[in-house]
Amino acid sequence: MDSRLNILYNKKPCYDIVFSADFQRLIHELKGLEIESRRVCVVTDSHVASLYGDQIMDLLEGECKEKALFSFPAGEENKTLSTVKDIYTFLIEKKFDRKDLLLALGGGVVGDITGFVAATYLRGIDFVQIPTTLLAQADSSIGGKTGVDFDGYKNMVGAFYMPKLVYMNVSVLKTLDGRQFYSGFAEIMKHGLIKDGIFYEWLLENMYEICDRNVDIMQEMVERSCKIKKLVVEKDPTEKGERALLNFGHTIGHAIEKSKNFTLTHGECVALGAVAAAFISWKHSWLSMEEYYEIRDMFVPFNLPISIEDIDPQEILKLTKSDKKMENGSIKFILLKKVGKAVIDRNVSDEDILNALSEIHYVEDGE
Ligand SMILES: O=C(O)C(=O)C[C@@H](O)[C@H](O)[C@H](O)COP(=O)(O)O
Repeated sequence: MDSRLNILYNKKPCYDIVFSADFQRLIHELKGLEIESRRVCVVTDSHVASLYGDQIMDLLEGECKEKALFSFPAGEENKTLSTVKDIYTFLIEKKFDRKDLLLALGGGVVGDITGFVAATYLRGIDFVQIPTTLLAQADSSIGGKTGVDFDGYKNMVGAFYMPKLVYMNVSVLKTLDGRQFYSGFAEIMKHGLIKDGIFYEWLLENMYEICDRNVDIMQEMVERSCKIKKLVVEKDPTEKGERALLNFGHTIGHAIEKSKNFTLTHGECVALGAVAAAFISWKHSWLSMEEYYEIRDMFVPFNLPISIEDIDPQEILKLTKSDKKMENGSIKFILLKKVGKAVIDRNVSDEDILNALSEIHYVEDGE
């Protein structure tokens, strides 16, 4: 069943999220943005282009002034300024002006890059998010964080820039590659852990239906996840304070992502970072041992790692300190006071981090 949610920005209605089980309503929604008088460029990656590129281009036929599709090679390694430059060149060649529109069709990488191009091309043109992965639907397409990685550092260059619409076809998740599906689950679980213990319990209870990808359950899960994110980003759209809670699992997660040269998915790294942060929360006596183990073990049925081989803890510690979350020389670490309530803690020591890294560092017997 189609439903929608409006996101406020500075307390005013800003954009709608439409939840649907197909792409049929997309053109109707885009008509609300007057596409008949605009050029529309679909920005996507090589993988999503082969799955949905033709379908979206067919839907646009005769509905807008002119249509174009730009596709770049899939993968986090292409979330760079070089891809941004290629998109600018394409838009200039196609004579896109400020009244035109970009559609970001794909996962988090496509959404982040397209949003960044939209924020900067001609000092800002409109864009729409059409997220096609669980991670993008439940998390990254909402809240206006856009950007690229720089020199291997995650999301180092970017802008807060709001889409005009987010259109989610939840049924695309049915055929999403398993690793990508589970990667998104890490962010959903994060939402429960930081803000909503009841949602966390619901995820525990519905674990098997989620793994079976029942469309109704997936829609409910994505909608509930988006509602949690809505509450956080509406209060603090540009991360002056509380929005940093959404970084639970990311401080160590981003460091692992970089140290492993982006060979693990973002969600896999967030799961490892979340286990480490939950471990520190237990050591601070905020979580009980049972709660810590329950959180850790909940990642397992979703094929998410809870330990990792071949890491250099000192390197991860160093990378953790070069993440964007440093402020006046201390790390803004996100910990759990209890399940459903996260806090920003600036007193996490190097020793706390190294202990947490040894908890998630898998070392074979005899090594
Ligand atoms: O929207 C946010 O705010 C988030 O922190 C969501 C995160 O899950 C997401 O990965 C985000 O891109 C990380 O933000 P960053 O500022 O740490 O790069």
